[in-house]
Amino acid sequence: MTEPCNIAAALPRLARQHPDQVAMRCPGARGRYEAALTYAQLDARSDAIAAGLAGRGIRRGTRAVVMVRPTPEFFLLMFALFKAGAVPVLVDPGIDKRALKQCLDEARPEAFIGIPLAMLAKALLGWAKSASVRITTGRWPLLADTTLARIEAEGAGAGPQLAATDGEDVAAILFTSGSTGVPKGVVYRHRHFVAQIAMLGEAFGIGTGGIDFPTFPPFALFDPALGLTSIIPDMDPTRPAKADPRKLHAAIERFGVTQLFGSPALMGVLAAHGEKLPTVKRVTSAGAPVPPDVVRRMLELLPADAQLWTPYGATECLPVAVIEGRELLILRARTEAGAGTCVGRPVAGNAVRIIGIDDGAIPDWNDALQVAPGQVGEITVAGPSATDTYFNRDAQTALAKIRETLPDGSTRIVHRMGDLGWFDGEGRLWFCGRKSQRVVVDAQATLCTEQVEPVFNTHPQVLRTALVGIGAKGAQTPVLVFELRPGAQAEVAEVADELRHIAEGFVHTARIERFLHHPKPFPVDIRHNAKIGREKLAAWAAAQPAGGRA
Ligand SMILES: Nc1ncnc2c1ncn2[C@@H]1O[C@H](COP(=O)(O)OP(=O)(O)OP(=O)(O)O)[C@@H](O)[C@H]1O
Repeated sequence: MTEPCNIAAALPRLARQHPDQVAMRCPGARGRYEAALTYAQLDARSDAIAAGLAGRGIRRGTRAVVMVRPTPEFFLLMFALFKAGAVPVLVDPGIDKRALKQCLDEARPEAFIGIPLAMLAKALLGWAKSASVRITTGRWPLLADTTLARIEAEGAGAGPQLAATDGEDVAAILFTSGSTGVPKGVVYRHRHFVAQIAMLGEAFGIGTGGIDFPTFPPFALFDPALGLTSIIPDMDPTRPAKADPRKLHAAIERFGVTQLFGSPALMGVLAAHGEKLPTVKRVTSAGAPVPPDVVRRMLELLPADAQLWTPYGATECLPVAVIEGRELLILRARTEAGAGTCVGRPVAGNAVRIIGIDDGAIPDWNDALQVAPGQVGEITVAGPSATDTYFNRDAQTALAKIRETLPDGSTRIVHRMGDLGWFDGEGRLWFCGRKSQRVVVDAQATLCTEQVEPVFNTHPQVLRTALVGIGAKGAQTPVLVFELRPGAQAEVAEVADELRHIAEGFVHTARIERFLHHPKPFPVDIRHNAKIGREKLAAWAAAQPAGGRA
């Protein structure tokens, strides 16, 4: 019998093959890792929950907001929803409260499943009023119709559950992190997840039996489909920059972790801590460029045969391209001379093409949209994991999707990444920054953040820099905002002068007119703590008195 196209379809198969293999271990309230779920338990219990949910009307196509921390309940529930063919809706809990309400309302969920705090917030703040079924993971059904434990009991003994989902069926709605505006709900179909797992498995050579340490919880959902054991880190997943490296190391050592995923901020934490990671064979980091010093340090901490990958992608389309840390370091000098950050070669199955920069919608693909080889433009992707729409956001969908008619008459969707980049002669893609964050000085000069900032990040006293534009696009004043390393001894005015001197060394950076010291750490995104909030910094820079040298 062929399996339905469903991310949960691998689970019953793996449960049959390796019933006693641990699927996941969670740290629990005191970080003791008492709770473990085997593949057999994850499969049987998610069956029971799926059957219980069906009894409450949550079945194929039902949208259900899930606000549960990465505990066993979260994974059981997610797999139950996938098995039921229901559509979990996930929003980053760390986002601004108004944006959160907007996302939850926009998703028009029929069910709301949350921890007691989320149930309270729902009641107080009027979240997701459309949800007629309310389930809590708490012990008592406070502000809810029932508890998850009761749902599981109601479905006990119902046997295997797996909806006959089609690849086109909606599998989940995952909101972007909203680093450049209000988060958008990305519609994932089952075929997107299935393709993503195959692409990740192949790109990184992931085989069954590895021990994974996913510091970004939704990624842990891929582990059971890849036959891995997940060790859920003892940290606040919304604050990777604040994770305690000793706790991370303790778990990595205790369970013999072989691979880990973390944002560049988490890499920074591990690199600064400086303890070897002898069991780890594969590290992946995405969300923003990983600073070269962090890549170098991480490679020193890993065994000689380990690999450090920085996949490039977005909520809408992942993975797009990949590069390994050693190649990245070889290309460092080019990054520091203004080429951008190399994100590697496209993953098999993706057609990655660069089109001319345009802020408007492009309804139909046309080969003439492409720029000449080697030129910077917007990165587009057509491929099995490129999603085709945002939920309930037609305007955003129109701005991000292009319909392409292929020679055989069939059509496909081309996703616009909203990122700028170019291809080198060896087929490697270079990331130059977000399209919306480019600085357009005049008709001749457009500056890309990722081609400017690394040039200045070479200054020994500087931790980070951000290129921002003041004024209307087309007549913007380019400003370089800089953050000093903690404990830096330098005079701010002196550093600004030195940055000005560096700027004169390159044609593109010579256009920068002002260098401003930002006295506090830069604002960063809530998901990865790594993307610089350049919109906020631009507003801050515009409010600084002109004429000051720094
Ligand atoms: N390896 C990488 N190197 C550089 N930048 C990366 C890498 N991986 C991802 N990115 C950046 O992260 C973006 C995707 O981020 P994500 O999907 O988390 O949400 P977001 O795009 O920040 O949210 P929003 O669209 O709401 O602003 C990519 O478009 C790219 O700009």
